[in-house]
Amino acid sequence: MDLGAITKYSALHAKPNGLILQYGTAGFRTKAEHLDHVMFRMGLLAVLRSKQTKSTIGVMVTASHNPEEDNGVKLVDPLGEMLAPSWEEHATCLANAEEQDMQRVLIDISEKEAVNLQQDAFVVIGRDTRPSSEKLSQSVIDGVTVLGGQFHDYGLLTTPQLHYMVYCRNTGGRYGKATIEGYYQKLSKAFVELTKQASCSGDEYRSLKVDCANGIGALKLREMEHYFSQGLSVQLFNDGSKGKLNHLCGADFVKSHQKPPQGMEIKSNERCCSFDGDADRIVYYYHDADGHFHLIDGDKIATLISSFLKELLVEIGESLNIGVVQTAYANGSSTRYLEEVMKVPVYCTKTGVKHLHHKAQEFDIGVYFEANGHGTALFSTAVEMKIKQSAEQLEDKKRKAAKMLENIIDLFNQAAGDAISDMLVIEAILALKGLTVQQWDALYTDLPNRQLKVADRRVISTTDAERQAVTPPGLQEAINDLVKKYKLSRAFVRPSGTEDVVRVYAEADSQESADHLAHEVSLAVFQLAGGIGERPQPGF
Ligand SMILES: CC(=O)N[C@H]1[C@@H](OP(=O)(O)O)O[C@H](CO)[C@@H](O)[C@@H]1O
Ligand SMILES: [Mg+2]
Repeated sequence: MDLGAITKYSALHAKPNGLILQYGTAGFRTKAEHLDHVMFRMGLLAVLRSKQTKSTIGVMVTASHNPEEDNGVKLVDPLGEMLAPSWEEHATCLANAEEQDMQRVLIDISEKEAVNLQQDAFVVIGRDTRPSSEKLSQSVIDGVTVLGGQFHDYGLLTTPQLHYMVYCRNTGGRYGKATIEGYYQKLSKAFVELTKQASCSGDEYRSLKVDCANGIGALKLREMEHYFSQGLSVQLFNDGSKGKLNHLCGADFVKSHQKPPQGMEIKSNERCCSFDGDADRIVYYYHDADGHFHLIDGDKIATLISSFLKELLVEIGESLNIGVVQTAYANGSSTRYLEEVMKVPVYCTKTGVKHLHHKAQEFDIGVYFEANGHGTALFSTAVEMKIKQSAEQLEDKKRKAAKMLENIIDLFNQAAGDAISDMLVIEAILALKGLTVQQWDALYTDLPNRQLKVADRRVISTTDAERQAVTPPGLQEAINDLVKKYKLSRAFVRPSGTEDVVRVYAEADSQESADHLAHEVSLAVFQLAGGIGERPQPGF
């Protein structure tokens, strides 16, 4: 380690005095102008992690659904997964070290993690379309270079595409080719094969309206659309040509406001979907004949996918264990439907895809989705091999189902939740099952729900996959009493990992009740958590 060079270059990416940041649910996120030093230092850290794991490490520059002025960075571990928790702590230490302590912190991390500094390092970098992203990714490159690491800058990529690249590079190409072409070809081939098997009946030419949140998803979907145009025609909205990133559009806006994005004309019963700013989340929606808006969120996506996979397994005659992983935000109706009607085991983890991903790895087939539309399905290596064999050996009908499953496996991005891949999976399933968006929506009816934000997140701690508040004292009892006042109700609070707020969630038998309950819980938080910030007002 050339400590002299590190000190010299670090001074060119100086940390603003007194700024403390935390590697949160999805890496570092804050105003872009405060992030130059973090980017440089994450370049350094990626090199250390690469040396330690003897693998390629990814660095993604994005702040996903946050406003355009924000930015962020996260590291991607060897199998395309989120960074290991012990390294998240190193990331926080390194990002917050004062200039004079940088050398010591780097040496500390290297010693603690037994990093062989002679080992080669390779880092791949991707970025979203924010105006600040190009310069910030150059700061990552500066950090990588000064520690002697090699790098490949993919430039503009969706977050899941970068996860895919890392996974491909560390599995000797078995997962796919680590190029943007390779990604498009792998997914499109699987999709076209699948849709060929759908029984077409004249008007079956499928089209879909896609709100791209004015983000990277628009660029990449446009590049990709001609690869799969045989099976699906997409019409892009909020493609970044005029609007601001994530402003009044995108998956986060649609899910949290429970209304359609601006800039998209929706005719009744048309199938529409929204990506978020870095294209790792997707939600679907439509207007019914009476003009009512219907949201189809991550829970219903997980239900569609797991029921389809289960049906295929029955046809093939394989009894593999399927599990669905959700968070506390999953609508109560979805959990009930999965457990009681579909008879699929459901597990609840803390918020943040890394928690869901790890739980899903415990099954032969693990389907995980956050209610906001971030998720995918994971297949164990043994399952993949078994299905490949079945697709060659079984007799006709079973072989067809095994072939379908083989293609579906290829169509999922098993490194991370991926809006483009999930969209193609959903479109393929709807086509194969001959389902309309309304029929899909009718699987179960969501319980009305409401999410609110209040201060002060520092005093809130939780347990039981964030469903019970431990501190401040008395808060959980207060929530329990409030919940008892409403039918089919549930409520919980947790500190956000990406914003400086406490998130409040409530559901009940009517929208009015869910709104009241959410407001009352907000007031309880406000009173018991020190009365910081504005007193929550009723009305939304
Ligand atoms: C309620 C909600 O949607 N929370 C989101 C949000 O996390 P918070 O910790 O709630 O701020 O951002 C995360 C990263 O994108 C995402 O994984 C998570 O689901
Ligand atoms: Mg995102």
